[in-house]
Amino acid sequence: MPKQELEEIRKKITSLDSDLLSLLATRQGLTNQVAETKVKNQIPVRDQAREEQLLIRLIKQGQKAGLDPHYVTQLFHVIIEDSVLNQQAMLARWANPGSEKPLNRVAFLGDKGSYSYLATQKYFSRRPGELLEIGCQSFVEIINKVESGEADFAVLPIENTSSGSINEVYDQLQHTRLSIVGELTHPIKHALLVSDGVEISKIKTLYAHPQVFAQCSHFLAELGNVEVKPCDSTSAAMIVVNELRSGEVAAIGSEAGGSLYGLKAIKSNLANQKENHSRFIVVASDSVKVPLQVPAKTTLIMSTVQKPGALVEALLVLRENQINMTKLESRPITGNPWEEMFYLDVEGNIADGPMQNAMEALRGMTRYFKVLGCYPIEEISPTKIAAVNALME
Ligand SMILES: C=C(O[C@@H]1C=C(C(=O)O)C=C[C@H]1O)C(=O)O
Repeated sequence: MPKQELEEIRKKITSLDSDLLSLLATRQGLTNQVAETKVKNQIPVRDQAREEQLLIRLIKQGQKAGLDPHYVTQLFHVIIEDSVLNQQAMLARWANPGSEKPLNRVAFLGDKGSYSYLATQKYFSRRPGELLEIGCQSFVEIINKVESGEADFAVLPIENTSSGSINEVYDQLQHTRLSIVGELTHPIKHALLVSDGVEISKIKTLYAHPQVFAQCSHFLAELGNVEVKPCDSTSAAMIVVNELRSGEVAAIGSEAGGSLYGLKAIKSNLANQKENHSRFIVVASDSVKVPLQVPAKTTLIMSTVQKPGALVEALLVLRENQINMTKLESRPITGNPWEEMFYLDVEGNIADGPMQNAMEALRGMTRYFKVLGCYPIEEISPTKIAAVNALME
């Protein structure tokens, strides 16, 4: 009987999938042991030469077994990324004894379903302790929650690959005494979310966060005569659409978020740019120590003296110390028209010699200088195997 035959094969697949999970868990245990030896012997967490060897061997072995090299590469990129992030998180915990808490109270923008909510879930899934989510309606409220001690952490979006920097967050950082303790990037996949049975041609009103409208401007132009209504967050938009129960309204947000409110995605990939990611920062009352074996990023803010070339001179300090700058942003200083505060992201650990030298020099030549935080770089760029195509031949 065909149905019975199908059941039999599926039973085997189910059992095999369980074995795969057990093997992955065993691999994770071994990579955690590797982390311990790296701490003892002061070895960097990432070893791309080892990753390259491993990938080449697996691609060849996979080919013999009839598996596509790209499939094998993608699969192991995910496995290695997870292993490196886990090791980094372990090392960070050991470098900051006493920082582990049974409960992490985290403030973020919106409610369940917002992109900040999804980013919060992702960041804390790798950290011990239970998560208490504190949804907020504005960036000021989020920062206040941590400053007042009602929350331990805040998760704030800082930039997006389509719409650029989030100025309001940069402006808040000028005034806070909190430190940046972490970062993460999260894919932003905008979908058109509606109640059951609603058709795209019937939509008259669209709810979303203003940043989302900016990121989906091409789609909005295509859609034509639809009224757009800004909301405080993507989850606020989902809540409105869910409550209105109308055949003429839709929200833009993530499919995963929409499903929490019973909304369906009738169109996906709405952003102008295909690669749409947001970078979030995690802030807390106390700064963290980043172990030297973990790649670190430091965020600095400074205002230069008002003379020609002052910013160039400050940047030359970075070059002299061979420090790579990954971002430079400027924002007006409130109350001082035409004066700018510069935000710099640089690769490096504040405990490192060259960073110490650079910071001392910058302190001496700027009007205002502050370290906003030093934190592990969370983005693990996959080790590329230039020879994948050659291996396929
Ligand atoms: C596990 C290790 O750490 C990292 C993770 C790897 C992996 O998951 O296979 C390989 C190399 C390192 O970048 C290791 O060094 O062996």
